[in-house]
Amino acid sequence: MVELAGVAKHYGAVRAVRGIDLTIRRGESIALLGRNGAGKSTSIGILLGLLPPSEGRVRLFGGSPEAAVRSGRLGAMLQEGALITRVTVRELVAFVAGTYPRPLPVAETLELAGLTELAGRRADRLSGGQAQRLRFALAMAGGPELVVLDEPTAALDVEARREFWSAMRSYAARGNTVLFSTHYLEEADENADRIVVIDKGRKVADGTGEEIKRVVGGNVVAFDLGDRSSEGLELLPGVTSVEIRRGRAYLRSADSDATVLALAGRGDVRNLEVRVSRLEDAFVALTRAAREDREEAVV
Ligand SMILES: Nc1ncnc2c1ncn2[C@@H]1O[C@H](COP(=O)(O)OP(=O)(O)OP(=O)(O)O)[C@@H](O)[C@H]1O
Repeated sequence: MVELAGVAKHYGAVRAVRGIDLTIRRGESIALLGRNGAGKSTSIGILLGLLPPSEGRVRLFGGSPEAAVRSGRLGAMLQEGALITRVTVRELVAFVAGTYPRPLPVAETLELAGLTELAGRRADRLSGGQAQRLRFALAMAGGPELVVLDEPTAALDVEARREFWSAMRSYAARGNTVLFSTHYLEEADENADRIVVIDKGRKVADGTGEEIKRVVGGNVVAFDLGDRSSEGLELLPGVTSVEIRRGRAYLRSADSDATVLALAGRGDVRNLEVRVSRLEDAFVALTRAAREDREEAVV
């Protein structure tokens, strides 16, 4: 459905995207995860045909992004984009739907976006979360098979985000394909089948949330070090890395039982805590690896 091959984008000396390969199959929900400035919006702009790549090739449905937009097979929701005022939600959705060759029925679009109750409301009298669902409805109005969303939930509160993702999942559940960017790790984990982590314009991981967590591997064993020395911690059984922050030691361990027993032997058990790796741990480790310009860790 989507194929980016060796895509790069340079703005003068700024290398916003440095050679990204990405294939998306029909029915997948994919999160593009990265910190501010990682290159997510630039990659999305290239994918949508809004920005010409400096290098590489983009194919959507086997053709150009422009052809995909014209056919209505591709819908998009970008970060900026004001809503037309003085019209109702239903009128706006109907107007946009009318510009496509094979639109979704308006009532169906409103239902998918959770806007049925608000159909008669003026578009400029919606809350931030409702307005964002309307933008999503406009992206779906043409009956696209693929929807691309650039940070769709930035600036929404928890409840509005939950409602937004529920609308997105109804759309995906019909066998449609979704690509969204976010810097919320939990959102990526909860709403995507596959997560592509981008850092400094490069893809540093590509896999399910579980696979990405596994890259980092093992559990974290943490305890208060106080003024005791951290010497030798890296040599304890199972330990693969040691980090000390504000008097607390964080040991990544491939065998946390063995690590805890060894720590008990040293008397290092103050406020001991063992926790499984979270996506956040993987994300920090992956982007740190990219920052240190180590080899790409592609899952
Ligand atoms: N038009 C431009 N001219 C020069 N540099 C740009 C331009 N657009 C983006 N950049 C730079 O390219 C890099 C990637 O930006 P991009 O907007 O793609 O990141 P992002 O991952 O979407 O970030 P955010 O999460 O903050 O939206 C950044 O360093 C940014 O400053």
